[in-house]
Amino acid sequence: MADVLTAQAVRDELGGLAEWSGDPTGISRTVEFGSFPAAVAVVDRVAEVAEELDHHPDIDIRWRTLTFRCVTHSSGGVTHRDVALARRIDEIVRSVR
Ligand SMILES: C[C@H](O)[C@H](O)[C@H]1CNC2=NC(N)=NC(=O)C2=N1
Repeated sequence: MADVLTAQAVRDELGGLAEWSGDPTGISRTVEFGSFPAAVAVVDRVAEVAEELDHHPDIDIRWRTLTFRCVTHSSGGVTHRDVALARRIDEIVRSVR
């Protein structure tokens, strides 16, 4: 099981994840797309990455706005796996904007 990052370590990692906020209980990013289908297409691409990493974000879909929350459920907090997933989500968001 991956180690939960300390509050300071999460703050340090968030320094490199400008769009994300959070603490050792979870990190999240909200992003609005041009339409509901565009948002769902992003969810589909994130699903592929999540399967590849075997690590899955919590995703809230509200019309064309998505909120991604990354936390390692089995560890009970944020781990390096969540930081890696957040970076991959950012890559996907960048690629569609
Ligand atoms: C068996 C498999 O590795 C686990 O169920 C994985 C799948 N994806 C996961 N994703 C997240 N975010 N937390 C987990 O604990 C987790 N567990």
